[in-house]
Amino acid sequence: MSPDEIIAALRGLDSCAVSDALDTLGLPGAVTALAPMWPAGTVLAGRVRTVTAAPKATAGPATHIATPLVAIAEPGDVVVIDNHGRTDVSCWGGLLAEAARRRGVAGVIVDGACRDVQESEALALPVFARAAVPVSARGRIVQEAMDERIQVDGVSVAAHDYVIADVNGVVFVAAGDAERVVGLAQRIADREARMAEAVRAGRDVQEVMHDSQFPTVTAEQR
Ligand SMILES: O=C([O-])CC(=O)C(=O)O
Ligand SMILES: [Mg+2]
Repeated sequence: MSPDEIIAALRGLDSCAVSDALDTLGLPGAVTALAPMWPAGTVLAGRVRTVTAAPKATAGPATHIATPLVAIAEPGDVVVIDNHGRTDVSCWGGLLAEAARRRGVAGVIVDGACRDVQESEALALPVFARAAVPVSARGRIVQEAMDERIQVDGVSVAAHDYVIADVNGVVFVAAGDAERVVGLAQRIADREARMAEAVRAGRDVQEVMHDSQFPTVTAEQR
């Protein structure tokens, strides 16, 4: 599968099916600390570009966090900012959202806080974070690195990995695992659709969800 095919396939899934596929394969990737900042009602899927944040160490003007990455971002990229879980300062705002939209950025994920949520919503730019706070990044944090490996709520994430995020939360998929994770997630989603159909048809939910029914999808099956 090409990267575009993987992203298209992820858009047809949801974060729960992908989390279940990772569980089945014994792989990390699901994040439990981040939530959508506004109700997009859609599935965000794309290619990860990373920003590593750090406290601003010296006095005087500095390049604003994430602007070097946003300036070179490509359509379909998802900006993922590692501010090490800090929620006392924002690292994403409305001006960044305007610039990101112009570059075709698909969404933003912050291990930390954001602000100007209404401005990202007006631009239909999905933003996932630990919190929204009014406190500016300016003068407080800077971009230490971009497209370096980062940690998001304990999950190791590299540039050009994949991410899927929706109302349930955020799941990362390592680039090298993406094809088998997507294939497995599609089979998991198919099984759930058949289970839902059985419930709709009036079958007892205890029976439908019993471990003996609708055999668990395993990695080996085709
Ligand atoms: O000052 C900041 O933290 C950045 C900001 O609000 C924006 O991008 O609009
Ligand atoms: Mg602002």
